Amino acid sequence: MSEAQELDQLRQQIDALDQQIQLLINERAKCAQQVAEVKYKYAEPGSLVTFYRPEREAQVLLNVMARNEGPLPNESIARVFREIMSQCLALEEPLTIAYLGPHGTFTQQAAVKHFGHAVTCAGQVSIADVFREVESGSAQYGVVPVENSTEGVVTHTLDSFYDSNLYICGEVTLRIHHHMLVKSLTDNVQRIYSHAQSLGQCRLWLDQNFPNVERIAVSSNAEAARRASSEVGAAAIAGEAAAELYELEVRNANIEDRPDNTTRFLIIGKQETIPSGDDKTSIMVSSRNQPGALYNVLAPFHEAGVSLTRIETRPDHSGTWNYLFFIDFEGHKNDQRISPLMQRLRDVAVDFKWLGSYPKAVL
Ligand SMILES: O=C(O)C(=O)C[C@]1(C(=O)O)C=C[C@@H](O)C=C1
Repeated sequence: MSEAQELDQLRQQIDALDQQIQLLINERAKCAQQVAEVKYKYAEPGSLVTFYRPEREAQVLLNVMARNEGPLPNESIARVFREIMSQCLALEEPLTIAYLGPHGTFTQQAAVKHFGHAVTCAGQVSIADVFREVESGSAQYGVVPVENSTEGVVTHTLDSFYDSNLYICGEVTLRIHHHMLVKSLTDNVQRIYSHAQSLGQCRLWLDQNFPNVERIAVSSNAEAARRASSEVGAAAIAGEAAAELYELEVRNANIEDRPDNTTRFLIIGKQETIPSGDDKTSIMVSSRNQPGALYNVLAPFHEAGVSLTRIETRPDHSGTWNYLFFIDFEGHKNDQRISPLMQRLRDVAVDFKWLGSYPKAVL
């Protein structure tokens, strides 16, 4: 057989498989439409119907990975299903997702990674605006950065929870690769723009390679890229999406100081998420500035054998030097082991706020 004949045979197989896959995907989409009808039917009169179910999506993706036999790697096949679910959900309800913009930010990438491409992403100028858009109902969900493995916590996000009634209903993590971007590779770099967090994530590299060049913090990496595209002598530190959007050249790739540089983002919305089986809970607890304050907050976790995944301290807005702790831990507030723990924390804390229980990031 010739090459052309062999290819033709294999391509016929691929066409036949594609036909089956297409039929099956549409069968699945019809099922999702029926799911939507059931959700309508059983919704409380006058209440919002919640079509997006983060716990179910996490289970679907985990099932896909558990039964995967390759040759596609787990993550690749899960991404395909991520996209199929995104399209199915869009048939149930078209979603608008507010994210920390502008177009081309890592937060937008995180929004697409979590919700797939069938949603409308609405870029906002600040984290407070993301919260406002979701509170007002202009967007059903929001995506905000909360911590970076190199630079630590995003305080604006934590602080926004003080006054907000939104819940955390999911999380997504993104490996962050930064590049030094320029309009032309022959240009002399005189200024480097980036978001303060990104400048921090590339500090050592900048110290070694551009020790005497001014570093200017701007509102986002995408804004940095926009400036690099329009100012002579300007460079930006930003990701691939911003490079493509502003047609910049990559002068130096992957300049982050730590190769495992990862940012964690939160999905915020008005709904409470039911247990998925592998969840996290986030709370905000304040206690008095007195001996043993932190011990009193942490002892119940130790006694219940519950692992903390993160603890942050922030100044308390009451202004009296009380401590305010943001704590993430394993489990869902409705888990048998967790609900008595939540009650104990309510008893020992001056203030206690449950921010959400949600499935751990899958992808
Ligand atoms: O199971 C549901 O509740 C569905 O709406 C179906 C489906 C899916 O495509 O699998 C779609 C959207 C939800 O967020 C979760 C899952």
